[in-house]
Amino acid sequence: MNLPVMQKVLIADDDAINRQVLAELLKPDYTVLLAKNGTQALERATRHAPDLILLDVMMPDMDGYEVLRQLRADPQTADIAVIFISGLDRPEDEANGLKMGVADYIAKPFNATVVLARVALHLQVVRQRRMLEHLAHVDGLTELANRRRYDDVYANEWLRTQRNGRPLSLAMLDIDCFKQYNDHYGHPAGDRALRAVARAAAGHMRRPADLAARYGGEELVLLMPDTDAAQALQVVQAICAEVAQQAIVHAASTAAPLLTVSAGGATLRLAEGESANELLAAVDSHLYLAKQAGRNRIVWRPDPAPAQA
Ligand SMILES: Nc1nc2c(ncn2[C@@H]2O[C@H](COP(=O)(O)OP(=O)(O)OP(=O)(O)O)[C@@H](O)[C@H]2O)c(=O)[nH]1
Repeated sequence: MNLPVMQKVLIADDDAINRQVLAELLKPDYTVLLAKNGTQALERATRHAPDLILLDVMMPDMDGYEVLRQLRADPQTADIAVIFISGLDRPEDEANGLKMGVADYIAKPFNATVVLARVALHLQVVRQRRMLEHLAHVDGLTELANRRRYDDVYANEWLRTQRNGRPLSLAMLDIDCFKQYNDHYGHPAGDRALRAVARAAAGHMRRPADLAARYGGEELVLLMPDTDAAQALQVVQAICAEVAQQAIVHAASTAAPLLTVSAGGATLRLAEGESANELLAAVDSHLYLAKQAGRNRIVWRPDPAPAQA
């Protein structure tokens, strides 16, 4: 998993001296962002997705409570860890902050060593949470997204397509005669072959919104938002070509002497009101047709216009 080397901390405080002291303290270990009021804090939080916000409670235009409320109300910033820094040091102020879901509460005047230790502790928690989230979304064998992750992303992308009217393409890839491969070469070799196919698929998911996931068993699903039929077919052809290039010998296959894949694909019929389930069913039936027709091929709908040279 690629975690950024330096975690990002946003310091939101209307007092320039406080901002400077905290920034100097944190700069050696973290990427530091600064905001001098609540509005800037919200803007920087949305734009830079910091790992932690040190948030002054008492600010003139918008106090820390309101900033926190708005952070939590926006899905993009809702999960950012926040530490309140406040001149209010009554226990009920601290309790209020903690009840609102801040990770910690530091009273002013603060002690530099304690601030550093608390920041380090909470950033460690953030790292661990990210790691767990990552593990919950990834298939252990292929390191592709798992089925759960795919289901979530597909539902969101389908909704997005309804809103923006952009094309959405979906494909399913299935290794040919994989049972025979396992029987002939053994399960560990089967696992290696599956990983090789997954690598080929992942390598061709080049746009940020593209997603290759393990759908189940030896079946992979490729989600390509904002991609029309001709472009998506090209991607799947490139993946199949790469699998062929890897030249994994499959002596027990009825399709070819090498390991091959079959694929079914479709591009959403948005104008006809096709549902997410209907698109998936179409893709599945095209995969079935590809298998029926002899395997080692792609069946796509609609038949895309020949790609531009
Ligand atoms: N090694 C390995 N095999 C798996 C894994 N997941 C599923 N399989 C095997 O994949 C095989 C799928 O068999 P079938 O559904 O009959 O498909 P197939 O033999 O590929 O036949 P066609 O798809 O019709 O070409 C089964 O033998 C499963 O045990 C896995 O993670 N590792």
